[in-house]
Amino acid sequence: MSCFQLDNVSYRYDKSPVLTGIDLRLEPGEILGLFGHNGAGKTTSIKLILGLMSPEQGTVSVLGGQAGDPEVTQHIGYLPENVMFYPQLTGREILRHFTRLKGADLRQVPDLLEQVGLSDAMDARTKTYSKGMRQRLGLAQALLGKPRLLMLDEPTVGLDPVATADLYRLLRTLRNEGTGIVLCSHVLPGVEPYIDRAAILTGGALQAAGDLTALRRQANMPVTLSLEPAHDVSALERAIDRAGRFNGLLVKADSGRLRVDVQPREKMPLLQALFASGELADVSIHQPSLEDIYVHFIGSGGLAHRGGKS
Ligand SMILES: Nc1ncnc2c1ncn2[C@@H]1O[C@H](COP(=O)(O)OP(=O)(O)OP(=O)(O)O)[C@@H](O)[C@H]1O
Repeated sequence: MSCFQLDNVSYRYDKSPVLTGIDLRLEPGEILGLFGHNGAGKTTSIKLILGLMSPEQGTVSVLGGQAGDPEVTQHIGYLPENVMFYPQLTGREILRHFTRLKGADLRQVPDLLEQVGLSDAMDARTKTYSKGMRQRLGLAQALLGKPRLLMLDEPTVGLDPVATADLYRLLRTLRNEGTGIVLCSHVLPGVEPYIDRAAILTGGALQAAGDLTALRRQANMPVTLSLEPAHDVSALERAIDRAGRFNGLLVKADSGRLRVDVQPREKMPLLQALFASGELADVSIHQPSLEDIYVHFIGSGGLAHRGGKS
């Protein structure tokens, strides 16, 4: 059973559409990165999955049931983008309060606070918490009752790099235990090793979705080869020229090596020609990163939309 499935979903708050024809699903034991610029529609997608709103068109099914059904909602954990807590209450008191609201077992509270690194601060009032500590308390709240679907909206905002890495490791553990996780973010650095699939939203439409290999194939972006000459750079450059059909390649000399951008389909033929020439001593291959792929799909039009709908 999928954690959620959106089929041809569209939504509008007022006149202009915010989401158009979205098809997206999440399976148990999978981490999906939902990426898009400010105002792309990430939070709106989450709200539809939570059943806080109904789609104008299409269907949203969640954990085999209907979005918004209390039977379904009790198995969802949600960390909103901006977490706010009663400032006079301690972390422990707040988490106990949410535990009662969710009808979950109060005995899990100290463990959860420890899991998010708040065991030393659990009896301090949250008005003394840093932004990162409030974010961790929000995460503990989202983890109450061991949700089968966990949705996190910008979870790394306010976290330092160590806390961010801790969060990603915790998510990986939960994923390995079968939780389906959605990570909404416009912060891409560092996230690539921790997600199984990425979905890229822009202008309310899904531009691309898949694992990194599928996204790379879909983007068909150049691969950068860093070539170490067997003899000297100019001999290697001539060998590239002799390979003839690769004329027009972008070749740059860089610290005694040559950097060459090639289309993915040209990579192996060029390398074979260079190995045969005897002029190539070593090669390293740089695939486009998640950030490169994101920028490719978002494009300059997407960047112009940063900051939301105008
Ligand atoms: N309650 C609302 N009423 C009207 N328009 C809204 C409402 N909430 C969001 N919008 C608009 O819908 C679009 C999508 O917003 P959404 O919050 O889903 O984007 P997002 O991708 O989560 O952005 P961010 O990264 O800035 O949080 C934006 O243009 C936003 O201005």
